[in-house]
Amino acid sequence: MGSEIGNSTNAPVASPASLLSLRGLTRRFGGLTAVDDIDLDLAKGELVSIIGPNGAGKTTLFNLVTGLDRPDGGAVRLDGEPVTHFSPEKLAGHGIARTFQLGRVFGNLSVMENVLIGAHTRLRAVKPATPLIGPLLELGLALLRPAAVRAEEERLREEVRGILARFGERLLPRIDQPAYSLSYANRRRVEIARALALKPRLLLLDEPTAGMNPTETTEMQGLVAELKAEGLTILLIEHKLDMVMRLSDRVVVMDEGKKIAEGAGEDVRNDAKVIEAYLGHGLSQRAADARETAA
Ligand SMILES: Nc1ncnc2c1ncn2[C@@H]1O[C@H](COP(=O)(O)OP(=O)(O)OP(=O)(O)O)[C@@H](O)[C@H]1O
Repeated sequence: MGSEIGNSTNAPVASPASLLSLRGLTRRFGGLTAVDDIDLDLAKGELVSIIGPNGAGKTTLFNLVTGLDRPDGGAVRLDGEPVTHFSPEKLAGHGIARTFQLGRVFGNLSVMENVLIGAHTRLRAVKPATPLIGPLLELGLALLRPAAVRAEEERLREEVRGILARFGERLLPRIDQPAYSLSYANRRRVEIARALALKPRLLLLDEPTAGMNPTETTEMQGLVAELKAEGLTILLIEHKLDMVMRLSDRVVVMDEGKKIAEGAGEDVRNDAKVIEAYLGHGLSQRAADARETAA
């Protein structure tokens, strides 16, 4: 377990105010423990960043929280409810949304369609109240109630336009263009828009500014700051430490699967173990920046 910097509480059980609570989360790949006994609490409205050298286990941790991978040990709770082995779809239904390090959009779908996918978990008119009845009834309802479905879809399209407006003129003018025709940065924005369309309670952002230039990075930082100001709870993986320092309520440092430090940004930045972990992996901030610029 990592040291707590400027924070003496490290409770063994989930605090009642936690939206997300991880206890002893562990994932092994053969002889490698990619995530090693991680405890983490995220209070509602908090923005916590996870930093650490390449291969530290950050993305694997995200995969465990979002159901893309199954832990070998430990527990995940969302708002006090155990959700450890839930599927990604079920977790999305519970309000967990994420973006991916390398960006994942459907190239042949338009910007609008890509973002609508995020809203799908919230469709009411075509969704039966009991999940047991499943997709067949969903289809039946869609056929029987086209007016309600159309009305709901139009409402969602309006919502999507509102979400896209958050990105200024980056996406709105391209709303009907296929995602494959977009720039890399715009594809990443579409992915974030899709995550927002889910109206998440918890948003996990995996290197949202990877491959972005300084102007684009500043814009993305502004958007994340806005989301935080609106009360969204955010878990952020980011290599750009300046951004991490500006945005985070708390920073967690991972190295070789373990949490090696946790606390306020500046304290963590100056922590001897953290400096050693970065230098030990040959990854100074300058090297990280160079990597991002080159991406
Ligand atoms: N599916 C897998 N099978 C085997 N090993 C894996 C798998 N996924 C991740 N790993 C290994 O687990 C370790 C942690 O990887 P992970 O991608 O979580 O690190 P990271 O901190 O996100 O790194 P980066 O900053 O480079 O994205 C690495 O050594 C990686 O090679």
